Amino acid sequence: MNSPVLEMQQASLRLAADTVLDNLSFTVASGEILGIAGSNGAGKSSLLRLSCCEHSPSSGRVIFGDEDLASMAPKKRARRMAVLPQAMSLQFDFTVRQVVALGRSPHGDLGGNGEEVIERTMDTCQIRALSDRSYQSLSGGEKQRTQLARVLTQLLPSDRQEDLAGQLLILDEPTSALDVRYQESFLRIIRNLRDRGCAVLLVMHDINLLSRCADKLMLLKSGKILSIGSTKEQLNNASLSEVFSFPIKTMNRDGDALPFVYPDPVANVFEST
Ligand SMILES: Nc1ncnc2c1ncn2[C@@H]1O[C@H](COP(=O)(O)OP(=O)(O)OP(=O)(O)O)[C@@H](O)[C@H]1O
Repeated sequence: MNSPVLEMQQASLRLAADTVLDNLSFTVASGEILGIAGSNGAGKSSLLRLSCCEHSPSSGRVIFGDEDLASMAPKKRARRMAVLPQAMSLQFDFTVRQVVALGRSPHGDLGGNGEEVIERTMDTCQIRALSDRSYQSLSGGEKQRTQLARVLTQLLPSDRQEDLAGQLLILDEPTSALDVRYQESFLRIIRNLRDRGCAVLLVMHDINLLSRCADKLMLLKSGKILSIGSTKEQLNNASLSEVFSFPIKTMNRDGDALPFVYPDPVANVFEST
């Protein structure tokens, strides 16, 4: 078992009068991708915000490495943890390259070693041809690839060292705007980071895509962990139907290691009008 990178210990989050997350305990370790699935409003984005200190737990603790996340110096945290939120707006008309370069600011090596990291991540995310374009003028998928390059630029060391143990990448719906080719490219990038020791927390609504890269799946319902375990174990009709409050089926297909997940086509989804 690799060492834990992030650990929640009985963490709860109250916002306004609501308990949005209730008594969560789990770890994500170096070299592990933890996928988080759940219905709209289940608390997935809130869990990610708690994991990156955008929210503080109302009770319980969040440990990053061997420190309490809340008391960690922001710059130290930013060198070891990068976050891709579900949506991001920019106030200024930056070029693509300038947006990617924002990821380097915690390292203070712009104009030096950081420049090579920027070039490398623009290639990885296939946005080199867009580098001088205005970010505001990009398509949805182009913006998403640019933001992925920004977080990779923040996370990667400047010396091309392979070992990313102890680093954490937090991704909220990173493929929502990507076509099938770039979805496949995303899976390859994330698996490669995992194989180099990076820990990844990943929220995606497309459970089939999520399952193809997650080592473990957490099923989250109404702010509580319904179950957490190996992806294969979690892909069963009963657990998935419960987490989505909708009949879900799974189907084994020749050559696929994991079952394909789909909504029961005969379920009556329409209420009478
Ligand atoms: N700042 C806030 N104040 C009060 N309630 C909030 C706040 N932020 C989120 N919530 C509520 O917390 C619950 C969980 O929200 P969250 O965004 O974490 O869900 P989610 O699982 O990411 O949903 P989706 O799949 O729709 O993105 C929702 O009911 C939401 O309305």
